[in-house]
Amino acid sequence: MLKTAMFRGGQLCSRVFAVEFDLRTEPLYFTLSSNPQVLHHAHQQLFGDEGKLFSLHVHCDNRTEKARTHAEIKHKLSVTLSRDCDVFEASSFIPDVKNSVVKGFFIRDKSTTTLSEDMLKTLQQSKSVCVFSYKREGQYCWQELWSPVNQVEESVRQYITPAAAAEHHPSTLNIRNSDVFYCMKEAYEVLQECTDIIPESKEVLKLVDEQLETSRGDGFPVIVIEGLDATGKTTLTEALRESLNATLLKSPPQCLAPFRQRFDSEPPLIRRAFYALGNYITAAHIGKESLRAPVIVDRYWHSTAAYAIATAVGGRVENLPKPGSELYQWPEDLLKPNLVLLLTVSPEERLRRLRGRGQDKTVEEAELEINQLFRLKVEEAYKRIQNPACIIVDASPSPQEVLQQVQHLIRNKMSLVTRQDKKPCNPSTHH
Ligand SMILES: Nc1ncnc2c1ncn2[C@@H]1O[C@H](COP(=O)(O)OP(=O)(O)OP(=O)(O)O)[C@@H](O)[C@H]1O
Ligand SMILES: Nc1ccn([C@@H]2O[C@H](COP(=O)(O)O)[C@@H](O)[C@H]2O)c(=O)n1
Repeated sequence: MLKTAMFRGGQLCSRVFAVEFDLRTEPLYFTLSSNPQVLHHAHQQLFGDEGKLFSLHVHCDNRTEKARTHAEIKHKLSVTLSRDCDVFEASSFIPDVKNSVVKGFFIRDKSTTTLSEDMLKTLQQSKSVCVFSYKREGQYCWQELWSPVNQVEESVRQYITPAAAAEHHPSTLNIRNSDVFYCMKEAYEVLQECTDIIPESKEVLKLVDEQLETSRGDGFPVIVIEGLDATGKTTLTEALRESLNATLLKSPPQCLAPFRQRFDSEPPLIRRAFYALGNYITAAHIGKESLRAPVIVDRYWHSTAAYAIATAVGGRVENLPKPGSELYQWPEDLLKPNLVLLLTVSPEERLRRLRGRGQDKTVEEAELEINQLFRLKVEEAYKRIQNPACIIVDASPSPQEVLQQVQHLIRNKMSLVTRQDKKPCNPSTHH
């Protein structure tokens, strides 16, 4: 079978290619046609006169292998290619068709070296990588299957044809069960598929199996505190534990701490499945603990989904799945909290707090600092999650004032008595 079979057989023409040329603007979209098409001004910038142009796409049936191959190539491209080489995220997709995205990269090599060709030659030997090259001819540009020795399997010339943006940004098409999981089984299966390559997966699955007995009856209230890093979650959750005589839990739970670094270094599919399973373990703890006292949870599903969506979606906030999208719906089988509070502070105040804390920043935190777009997308995704939606809390005042504000909210929303009232009461008896 031809390596490019997935692009052929009538599918190639219906596919749209998207190149994330400039993250602040829309991707450049194009389709392919057998007739020459004059390029638009924007497309001329990408397919302009300078440099050698290639794209490569990763396609294989095994999703964990595909995700890891994509991540490995991304790493190789970033460490190997010269400075005169631009690498853009690129994808091919069928407009508005879920799970149709094939991820890859677009390379514009203005260097005089053969580094990119050497690397592509090696990559092309893998059956899951497909490389195209692009050639210019006056105002036209065409794509063909690339071969280092000009022995292409099928040298069909397809002209670049500018295309309009689809209704749904391509990066939203594959989110379900690749970045965000909506039932435990889906996340569980991802880790099951990785047990050979990531032995820690077995230990994580064992922990999940051991925890899953609990269901939640008419217990005490469960209050989740969410927010970007350094918005004051730890400070507030500790204070709430004290004042409400509550149990404090976190997601991911402590029992997953030894595995976190390992899964953080994996591509999104595997990393997000790990955090999804963490929520189910925390849910089991909530089920037990909420029979005894109110439960405060530091991060839960809102964090898992908001960070995953914001990372998966390229470019601007407008590219996020639209409000009301099914992608913001709470998983059908995950214990729901009674109240979710989202702490927000201005970007300046957040940076002040991050610096004041003087800790090492994780890669994602560092990214947040430099990447205003990403921060905006995480916050917006938090706000779009439904059932339960979060209540926004201005966390810029002093810790004491934020605590009072939140206690007030909890009292109003939950009829929950605080420690000053001596003992916590079960809100279910007040309903
Ligand atoms: N209301 C507040 N006013 C001023 N400083 C605050 C306030 N709340 C927390 N801080 C300070 O901001 C820093 C970050 O707070 P905290 O660790 O509670 O945030 P966080 O949301 O838990 O962060 P992370 O998610 O990264 O763990 C700490 O140095 C803390 O003392
Ligand atoms: N329920 C959760 C909690 C966290 N994450 C991911 O972890 C990162 C933030 O965690 P901190 O310990 O630094 O607060 C963030 O990148 C999330 O991707 C998650 O997915 N689900």
